[in-house]
Amino acid sequence: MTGGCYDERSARCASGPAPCYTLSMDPTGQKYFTIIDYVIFALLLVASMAIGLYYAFTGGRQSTTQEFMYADRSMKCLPLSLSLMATFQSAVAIIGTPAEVYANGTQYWFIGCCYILGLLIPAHIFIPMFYRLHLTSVYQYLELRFCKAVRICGTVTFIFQMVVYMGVGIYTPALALNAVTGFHLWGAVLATGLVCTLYTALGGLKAVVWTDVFQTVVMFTGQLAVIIVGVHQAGGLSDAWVKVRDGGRISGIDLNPDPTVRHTFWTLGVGGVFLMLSLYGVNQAQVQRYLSSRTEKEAVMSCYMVFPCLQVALMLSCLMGLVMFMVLYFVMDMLQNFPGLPGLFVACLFSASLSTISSAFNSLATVTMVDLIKPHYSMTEARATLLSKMLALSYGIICVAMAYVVHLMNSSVLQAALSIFGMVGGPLLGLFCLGIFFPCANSIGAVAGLAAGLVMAFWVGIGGFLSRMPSSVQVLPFNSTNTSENITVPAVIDAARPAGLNGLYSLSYMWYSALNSSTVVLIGLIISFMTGPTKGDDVASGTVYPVMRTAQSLLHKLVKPSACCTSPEHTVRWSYGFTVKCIVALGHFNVVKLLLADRWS
Ligand SMILES: CC(C)(CO)[C@@H](O)C(=O)NCCC(=O)O
Ligand code: NA
Repeated sequence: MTGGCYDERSARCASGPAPCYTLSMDPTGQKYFTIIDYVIFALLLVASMAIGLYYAFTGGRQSTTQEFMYADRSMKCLPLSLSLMATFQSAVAIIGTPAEVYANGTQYWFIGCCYILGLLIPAHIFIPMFYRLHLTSVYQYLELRFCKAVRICGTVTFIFQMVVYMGVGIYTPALALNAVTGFHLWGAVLATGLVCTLYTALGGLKAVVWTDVFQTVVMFTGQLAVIIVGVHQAGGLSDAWVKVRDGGRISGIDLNPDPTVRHTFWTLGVGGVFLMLSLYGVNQAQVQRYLSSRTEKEAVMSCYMVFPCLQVALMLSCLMGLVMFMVLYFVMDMLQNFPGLPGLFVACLFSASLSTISSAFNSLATVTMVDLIKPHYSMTEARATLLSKMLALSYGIICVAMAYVVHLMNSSVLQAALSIFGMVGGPLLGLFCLGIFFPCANSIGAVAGLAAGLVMAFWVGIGGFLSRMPSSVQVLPFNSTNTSENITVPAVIDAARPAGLNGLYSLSYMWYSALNSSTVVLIGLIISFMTGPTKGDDVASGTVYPVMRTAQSLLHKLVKPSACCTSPEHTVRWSYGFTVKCIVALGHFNVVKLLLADRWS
């Protein structure tokens, strides 16, 4: 079922506006899973649980909130960077990215370009500011800069975002397991929800980070195994290359400035920066990791090291899209002659998702405690820690409930997850940017701006969703527990040039974060000026970023290069400079690679 389908696929793609087409399959499942596969899968759950128990009974035994939420602020940069990457890399990306690349070619790979600014800006603006303010949660910043009400609005928005996202994260691998083994869907959701809740509630952030490290290894191993076997089945590297090239899967850089085209260099590389900022700059799950590191420098370094990790993750999922036909079933068909490999791949999917929902549980428990409960009720440390653990458990239950809501929805999981980030994370990013870059913004402006951003997000997001309804695009058969359903593969979305409101509705979902965060800043500033802008001296120190001063000193440094010296500051600056150069070089590599691919095809 390989070669012929490639041709069919590309023929359909080339024919332009086409609704999705279906392929009938016989995924009775059971044939894929042997006893070894079940053992591998069970080992993943047992090992994750064991790591949780280890941190429950060592160190401070999770008896303080400092340890439970911030790992005693003792983390080193390597585990942190793997954990930072794992947080927003779930089974959604593992299945969704290859499906996207398979269906629409490697254009999506250009999202790798947005990782450069998307990580440099957090590393040099957000992390130093948050770290020096000794925050207990990132939303405490909003109270320092504005007032308590803004903090609560921010917290509630974050809770909403993560709860919806968790549902997608837990549902995806369970449905995959159900599809390939016939394993009960809700049994899988409950089992993973339970294991994850337990190790998160017992082991705190240390367990979450170290399980993330372990799960990342399983995730990469599973993907690599699939790619190696896939290339082998295709007859080796050069045959595989010819197949994907002739199948039209290799896309050159698309510089079309039209913001309604789903994936171009601009939507992915520039729109994606705002997505990255909302995730890696101001999302509590990530800021919690920066704050848990031993030193500020180590926090910055961990952010830098996310860059190569994310590039590897992106490369693996894109390569997987190139070597496979219909992600899930193809993988299983391909691997069934290798006992243990289907199990490893399913373990890979669950690893990806466990590392995501554990981060969600822990960050949700943290903000509920630190931002919503602690400021209003005084309690002993022991009580606060117990309550935090109970909160982690409660979010576990909510997560399973959300999985059911996702079960009722019916859309591409990757696009759904990235849209949630843009629609809810975008306004949050705008709120933080308003506070950090605009000293004149006041609290009324902040609340009004956030509200306007959310209204804009849901207006455009839901409008876009509804206007695309007729040619509904679906990436995986994720609408039913019935595994003998037909499988739909996404077709290129294309329509006549939309006008008026429809133009707004057809905005690429990759721009959601940029649009919604800009709306917050714009409306926030207008309302601030109408209600009396904050005066420079009234802003709490350390809560605004001195844009002008930094630009001036940067310019100064460029004009007058410093004489060679070997002070510690110099060494630090030099190593930062070197890392920046490496990152930029890797970014260029990303572009060059695909430019060349264009030339060859
Ligand atoms: C969010 C990025 C772009 C970067 O972390 C990527 O990991 C991704 O596409 N995530 C999709 C959502 C998910 O995997 O749950
Ligand atoms: Na993950």
